[in-house]
Amino acid sequence: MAMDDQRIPGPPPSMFYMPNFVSEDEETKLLESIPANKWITLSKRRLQAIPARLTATNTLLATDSSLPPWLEDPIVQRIHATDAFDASPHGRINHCLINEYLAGQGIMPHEDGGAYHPVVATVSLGGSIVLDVTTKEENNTFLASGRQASKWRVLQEPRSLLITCGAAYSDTLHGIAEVTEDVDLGEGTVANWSLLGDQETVIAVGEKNVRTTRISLTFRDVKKVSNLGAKLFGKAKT
Ligand SMILES: O=C(O)CCC(=O)C(=O)O
Ligand SMILES: [Fe+2]
Repeated sequence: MAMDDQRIPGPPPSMFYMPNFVSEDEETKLLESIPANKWITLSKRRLQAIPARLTATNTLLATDSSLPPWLEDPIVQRIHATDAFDASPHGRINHCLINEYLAGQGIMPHEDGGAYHPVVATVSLGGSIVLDVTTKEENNTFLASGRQASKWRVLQEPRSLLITCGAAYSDTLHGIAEVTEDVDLGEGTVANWSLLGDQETVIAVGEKNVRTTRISLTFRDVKKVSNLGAKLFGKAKT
């Protein structure tokens, strides 16, 4: 699957946006499959990691190199078909972080850092949300409204895929404002406007997005993996 046509104009040229990456049926099944009892609640959102959170040394302890079937098929397989992970250390995704944001919740500007191969694939489910992307120098600039000056705004629609790699991964910060509405959304303000699946709805409601619960699945290749099975039971002698 070629992603060249999905390149977002504006940010460092290594962010790609694809609307309708999963179908509505797939979205429903995915939302139903997220384990209900594994959430870790933070003050501004809740999250869970599959198969596990990284250790203090950024190591993934895993018994299996693949993710659970409900994530492998269709999502992981479909992301692999974009070639985005071809050059990663394991040549595949081995980790999924799930974040849930209620209306008004967000995440502080940050970078994902060195624990991962520098490619992240994000699938959005539920409501739409604006991801603010800034260069590292720009990060501490605030507008008179108190909102973070954002160099690029990426509108993530439900069922969309966003791939961030290259300079966009290494030279920018990303965050989500803690607002109940994303306002002033249009051709001049949304970096991926031309790639959206449904511009009409945004225009129809007054160039804004009223936040509802949004769940993101972020897929990565964790560089350091320790095979828990081999450690516990002894490496098979071959
Ligand atoms: O929810 C998102 O789209 C962003 C999540 C994020 O930045 C992260 O988990 O590192
Ligand atoms: Fe992040």
